[in-house]
This record gives sequence, structure tokens and C-alpha cells, in this order.
Amino acid sequence: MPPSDTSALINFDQVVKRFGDLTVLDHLDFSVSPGERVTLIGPSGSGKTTILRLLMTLEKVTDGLIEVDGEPFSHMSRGGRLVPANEAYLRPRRKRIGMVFQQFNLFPNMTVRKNLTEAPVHVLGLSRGEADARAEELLDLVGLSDKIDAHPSQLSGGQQQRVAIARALAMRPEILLLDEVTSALDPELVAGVLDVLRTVAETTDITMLCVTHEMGFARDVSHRVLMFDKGRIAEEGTPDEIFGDPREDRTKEFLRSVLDNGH
Ligand SMILES: Nc1ncnc2c1ncn2[C@@H]1O[C@H](COP(=O)(O)OP(=O)(O)OP(=O)(O)O)[C@@H](O)[C@H]1O
Repeated sequence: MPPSDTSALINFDQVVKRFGDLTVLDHLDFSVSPGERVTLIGPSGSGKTTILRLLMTLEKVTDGLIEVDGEPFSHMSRGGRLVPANEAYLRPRRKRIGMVFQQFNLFPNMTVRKNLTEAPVHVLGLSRGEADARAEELLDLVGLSDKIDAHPSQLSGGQQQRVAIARALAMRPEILLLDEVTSALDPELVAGVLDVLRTVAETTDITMLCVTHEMGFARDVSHRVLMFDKGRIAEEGTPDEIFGDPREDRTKEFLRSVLDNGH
């Protein structure tokens, strides 16, 4: 096994994920540096969402190892051996990672304020005052200060997604995972959400791993783009390299298909 990259915040080392007979990730190696913003692109079914779900511990690796900050994440050490991580091991480590999903998943019966403050109070142990101040600051960042007492049903999809971004940031994660966060939105609401994410990228040093079909956005915010195909990285490079001068036919074909769909 090659030595892991000790400066990496996230390291995938020969990660395999299978669902039954289907191999979704096939001995995948990649790492992400602290503060780096990486976009994952590739055809449907190539394993991009599975990578994010593994980091959210919504799935377990079949084989290989995921490390976060030089420490096993998918596994833990037991009697000098690495064994699959259990819930007690994962609970404190999971807090370092926030995720925004395609569906906004806000708590429908809570106000925006409550959506943003419940987990910081109950999981991080912040006082109500601290959590409120943080919520107000984040709503300002996403341009929704006037909606603090609204319920999700009173907001547009784009506004709900901006609250979902603020809610993820309220937990002060070091890593933010974004899974096609604009795919469920009406076209006229997409730009507002992407603008908020551009601001987050510009004003924080949060590490971002982003699955998106919004190639303009990927080009603007990413430091590096990974093109996936069949559970492996087919090509990687800077946005200029991948979008401006892709080497692999698979990448060219994929980018053509996405552009044909208007992204
Ligand atoms: N829980 C599961 N059980 C069985 N198969 C699954 C499960 N989750 C994902 N898969 C399969 O794994 C493959 C990879 O899925 P994944 O969602 O990671 O792909 P993706 O690259 O994100 O695709 P998309 O762009 O369509 O979201 C797909 O074939 C999917 O059907």
C-alpha cells in the first residue's frame, strides 16, 4: 500500500464500494488538501454521490481506507489492527463534515431560526445566544435575514436551499460536501444559490467537495476537477485544463453532453 499523503485533509486509499455485484468505486485513490475546492464530474452512475455518502458515513466502504486529517475515518484502531469504525468513534468525527443535498431537507415544522440553531445547541453545545448570533450572521451571508422567523413552506426552493447551506455552515464544518445542490431548482432560482456558494468559497477557507453539472460554477470556484468514469478517475486537472483542453475522449464526450443540456 502506498504511504498516505500526510498533508491531505481527505485521503481515499484504494477505496472499493460495491452494492451486491455492482462495483461503484474501484480501488479509488485521491486526496484533498485543506482549503482545497474540488469538483467531481462524470456521467450518471460513475460513483460521485457515493463518495460524498461515504464521507457522511451514510455508506460504509467495502474495502480500502478513508482518512480525514491523517486519522482513519472509515476505520478505527483496535488492538493494533484497523477495523470498521463504529458509531461511537464516528459521532465526534462526523461533525467536521457538513453536507447540502439536492433536496433541501429542512425541518418543515421549524422556523428558519430553529433549523439553524437546533444542532449547534444540542450537538455542539453552543448557548442559545451564541447559536442565534451565528444564525443571524449566516442568514446575512445567504441574503435571507428577513426570513429568520419564516417556515420552510413560506420560502421558494432557492431560498430553502440557501437556508440549507446556512444550516450546514452553522455547524462550523471544516469540510462542506455539495451534492448537485441546484438540480431540483427551477432554472431562475439556480443563479442565486450559486452566488451564495461563490461567496462562501471566496470568504471562507472551508474545504469543498462538490458534485455538480453547473460547469460555469465549477470553473469559477474549483481549484481542481476530477472526471469520474465507472468508479475511477478518468482525468483530473485544473478547471482550465479540464474544461478548456480535456485530454480524454470520455471527458470530451461528457462535457459535450452536459453543454447540450444547457449547463
Ligand atoms: N444503496 C444503493 N444500493 C444499490 N445501488 C446503489 C446504491 N446507491 C447507489 N447505487 C448505484 O451505484 C451507482 C453509482 O451511484 P452514484 O449515485 O454514486 O452515481 P453518481 O455518479 O453520483 O450519479 P448521478 O450523477 O446520477 O447522481 C449507480 O449505479 C447507483 O444505482
